Amino acid sequence: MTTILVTGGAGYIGSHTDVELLEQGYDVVCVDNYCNSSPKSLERVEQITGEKIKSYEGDVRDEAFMDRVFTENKIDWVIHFASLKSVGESVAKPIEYYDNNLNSTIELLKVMRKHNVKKIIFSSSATVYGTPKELPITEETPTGGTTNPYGTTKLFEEQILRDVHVADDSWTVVILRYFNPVGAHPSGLIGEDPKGIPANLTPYVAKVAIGELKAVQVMGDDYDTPDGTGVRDYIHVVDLAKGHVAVISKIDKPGVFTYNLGTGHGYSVLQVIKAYEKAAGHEIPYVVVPRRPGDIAACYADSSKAERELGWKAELGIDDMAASSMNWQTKNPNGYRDAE
Ligand SMILES: NC(=O)c1ccc[n+]([C@@H]2O[C@H](COP(=O)([O-])OP(=O)(O)OC[C@H]3O[C@@H](n4cnc5c(N)ncnc54)[C@H](O)[C@@H]3O)[C@@H](O)[C@H]2O)c1
Ligand SMILES: O=c1ccn([C@@H]2O[C@H](COP(=O)(O)OP(=O)(O)O[C@H]3O[C@H](CO)[C@H](O)[C@H](O)[C@H]3O)[C@@H](O)[C@H]2O)c(=O)[nH]1
Repeated sequence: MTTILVTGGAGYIGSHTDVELLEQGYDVVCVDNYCNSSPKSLERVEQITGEKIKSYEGDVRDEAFMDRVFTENKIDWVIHFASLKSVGESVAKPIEYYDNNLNSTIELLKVMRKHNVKKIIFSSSATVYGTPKELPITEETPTGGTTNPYGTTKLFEEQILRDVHVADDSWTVVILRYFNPVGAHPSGLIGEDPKGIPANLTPYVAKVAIGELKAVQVMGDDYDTPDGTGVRDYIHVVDLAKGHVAVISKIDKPGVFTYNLGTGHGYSVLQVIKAYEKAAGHEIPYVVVPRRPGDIAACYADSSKAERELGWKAELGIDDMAASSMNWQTKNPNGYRDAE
């Protein structure tokens, strides 16, 4: 039996990945301090899969706690999702972001080395490319020039991981650069549950669609894009979760492996609103407001390396993303708080 330690496994992408791992017969051990999630998500994962998750409540930066997790379980792979992830918040709280993200990764690597567990998948982000010099973005597109502390934590963490492999080439380091994860599991039992007013586009649109918020704020319609609004590579969270399973089933040798996980298609803000209107069955009001500082015009991936080497390809399109997101939002208007 292969056992996967999932840090941040109660979060949005973590919970969807737990489902895919359990459905493929892996054992899952979850570590989460629930600073941005609810243990309810793990109960829902068990409900979907009919399988059990061994879960620990604690902070990845807590050495004694993590040592206990590794002592009590024979871990084969680690998937490291645990991180703070809000771009805007990171500008206001750089110390908290550098502390949480860098120290959790460093502590995790120390405990892994101590217990001789040397296979890690790291959640990185398209944000490491800064303002991309070319589109679509390949893994060879230069990184750097990040525009906020969150992005910089991801850039630094990638470098730390590469350095660990330089020092000891028996490590398997897999860096996955996610584009824009959206949508929810088709059951409607797990999904994205942001605290307060959503900072990202799709949870905001979903809340306008159910009448909880008044109108989508389209942040800029004067970009150099077909309709003037920002273009992103939205990827269904279930496809993204499957990417992690593909890594574990395909990569069987040490090295550093970096993959973009996206669909290769860019959609504008107005196209996203249209897809949600179709899913909701009614119009969704929006207003155009000024650009958000730090935003880029367009960003989409070339994910052909993941297809070639992992046999992984995103299958679900923008309509599936919108429909599953609306399904989750309608069934859980207050997220996991409805289940508490
Ligand atoms: N959602 C996105 O748009 C996006 C895009 C690119 C990359 N990522 C990365 O993917 C990963 C997962 O993102 P998500 O959207 O699921 O976020 P999330 O906030 O839903 O999940 C992160 C989880 O980690 C936990 N956590 C944070 N710090 C911790 C710590 N020190 N110890 C223990 N648990 C801790 C949180 O409670 C949460 O459950 C993150 O590393 C994020 O930076 C996310
Ligand atoms: O209320 C909103 C929110 C966003 N947007 C626009 O919608 C697009 C997507 O914005 P998001 O905030 O949803 O996503 P970002 O592309 O800004 O960033 C997200 O994806 C990045 C990777 O591409 C990073 O991982 C980052 O952490 C994550 O928040 C952008 O054009 C933005 O200007 C709006 O018009 N209105």
